[in-house]
Amino acid sequence: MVVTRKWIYVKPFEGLPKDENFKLEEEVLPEPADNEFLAEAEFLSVDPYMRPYMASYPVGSLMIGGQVAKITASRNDSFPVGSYVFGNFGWRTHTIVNPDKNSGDSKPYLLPSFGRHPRSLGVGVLGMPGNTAYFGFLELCRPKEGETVVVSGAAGAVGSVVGQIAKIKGCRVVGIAGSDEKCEWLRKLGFDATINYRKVGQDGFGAALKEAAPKGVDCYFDNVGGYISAAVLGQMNLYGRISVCGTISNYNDARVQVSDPQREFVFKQLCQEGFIVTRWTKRWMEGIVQNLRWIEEGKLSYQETITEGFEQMPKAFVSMLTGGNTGKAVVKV
Ligand SMILES: NC(=O)C1=CN([C@@H]2O[C@H](COP(=O)(O)OP(=O)(O)OC[C@H]3O[C@@H](n4cnc5c(N)ncnc54)[C@H](OP(=O)(O)O)[C@@H]3O)[C@@H](O)[C@H]2O)C=CC1
Ligand SMILES: CCCCC/C=C/C=O
Repeated sequence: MVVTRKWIYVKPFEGLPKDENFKLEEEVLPEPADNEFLAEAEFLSVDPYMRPYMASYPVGSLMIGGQVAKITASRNDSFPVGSYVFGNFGWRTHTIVNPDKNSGDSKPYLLPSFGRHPRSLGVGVLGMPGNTAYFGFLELCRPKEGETVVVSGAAGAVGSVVGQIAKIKGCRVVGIAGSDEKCEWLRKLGFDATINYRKVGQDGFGAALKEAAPKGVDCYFDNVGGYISAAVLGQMNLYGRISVCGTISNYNDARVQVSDPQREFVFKQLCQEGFIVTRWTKRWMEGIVQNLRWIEEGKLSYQETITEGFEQMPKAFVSMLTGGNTGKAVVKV
């Protein structure tokens, strides 16, 4: 008999998530039926999107999310016992999966070999966040050698990869992050300049950016929105490109008012586009293979902030939302 533990969303989020929003429950699972397999979670992801996305789920729903899991029983030849999968199974330790019943974007897939690198990268640089960086930056910013690229949320799972890809493409890269330690790590990764936005504050941000990007900004990869993005928009160059990936500065708060940016779009002929990474589902493995190749070539580094224990999922989630992670926030069961 297999008993799964699972985190249920029991109260709508208001502001930063709190203990009262979550409840840990247990459920006895049946044996896998024909075509099904049993997946035992090894690493679970905590990601910013879970905060806004849960607003469209009713209370009583399982918390959503991806995981790397081991197949421990199977009646599906394509998913043999002993292999590892990535799946959007939610915050649960064990899952009975029928891969054919998961639709399009959410289909589980066998984890490719990462060589000497840990399987946890399957929820990080070699999974959804890495692909967000790879496709969201290259396809929408279309960087050219010598251009200045600014990345907000730069020391996180997505931003740290975007900045390194920008360096691979020969750009000057400015990273914006929330602590001196994070900024130091970014400079070790090769970022040319960094801004600790918490230290310079909203009033000092424009001047700090001018110093870090004296030739203006050609590409902006936006993970945060709010006043940081308003200030970057004001320093864009002619024909600049802006890839809007996320707006974490307002996931827990009411939306902030920023001044009307439209003028910049007209007179600098800017191009801004938002995206959801699943747009590139058909090219998913291309992103993973290329990021792994860059890791193997020593051009792409990663860091993970690993929290031990499935019971710590809510804590790890809140910690990530408030800047407790450097690189990818992961929970190890
Ligand atoms: N469009 C898409 O398909 C996808 C979008 N995303 C988005 O990308 C962004 C980054 O995600 P991910 O890399 O997984 O997360 P991160 O690993 O970057 O973790 C979140 C980070 O956000 C920063 N942060 C929190 N509050 C603020 C704030 N008020 N202002 C600025 N920064 C803040 C914190 O770093 P710090 O210490 O620097 O403040 C924190 O560590 C998010 O907006 C997310 O929603 C992610 C995946 C897919
Ligand atoms: C299946 C996960 C998709 C995540 C998209 C994220 C959007 C914003 O954070």
